[in-house]
Amino acid sequence: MTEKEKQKKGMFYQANAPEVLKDLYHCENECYEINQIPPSRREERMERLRKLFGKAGNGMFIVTPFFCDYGYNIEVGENFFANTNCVILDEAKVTFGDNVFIAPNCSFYTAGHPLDVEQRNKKIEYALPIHVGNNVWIGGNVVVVPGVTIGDNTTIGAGSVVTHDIPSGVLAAGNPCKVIRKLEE
Ligand SMILES: CC(=O)SCCNC(=O)CCNC(=O)[C@H](O)C(C)(C)COP(=O)(O)OP(=O)(O)OC[C@H]1O[C@@H](n2cnc3c(N)ncnc32)[C@H](O)[C@@H]1OP(=O)(O)O
Repeated sequence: MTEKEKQKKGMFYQANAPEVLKDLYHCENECYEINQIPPSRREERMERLRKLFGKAGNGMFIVTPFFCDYGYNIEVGENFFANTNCVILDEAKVTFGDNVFIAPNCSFYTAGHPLDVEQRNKKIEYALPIHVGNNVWIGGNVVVVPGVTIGDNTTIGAGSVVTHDIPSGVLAAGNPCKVIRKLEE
């Protein structure tokens, strides 16, 4: 099995394998160029991001700087808005539903490393998908870790670290992020 195949299956893989680095370097360059496009050429910026992403719905707007690792693993629904400094480490799929609002400095990390020091130092990595539902507002400085799903119609408070799945229709916040109250019955 190739390292890329292992990555797709959520298994441990060599993060420094040439086949893994090739796409990463391509995307790094794309992000660099996109982040140089001035606000007066917003349409051009959005067009470049649309081409980079696996899927991009109508009404997508992303404030730069924006960073991701592959781009093609990101799928975005209608009316997606991400404020400045959004970081998506999309070694696995990261999917957003419709009407998702993301505040500044939010991070979505599908990638992780073993806690075992010897393995980690051999550049072993794994990646688990992240899913964000429809009509979700994510406050500023939120971190979402590998494998998490956030349900529809939910708000995540500023500064949260989302370590477990969060259900639909709730306000959740904190580190670790926990449900504070239901927003709908
Ligand atoms: C695209 C863009 O979004 S750009 C705009 C960027 N803006 C932001 O990021 C702001 C995000 N806003 C927040 O995080 C706010 O705190 C909100 C929206 C979650 C507050 O919602 P409210 O319904 O007003 O909640 P309320 O203030 O009543 O708080 C309820 C409880 O949750 C706690 N709480 C609220 N927000 C947070 C938070 N971010 N982290 C931890 N606890 C929180 C409160 O302290 C309170 O606890 P208590 O009952 O023990 O006092």
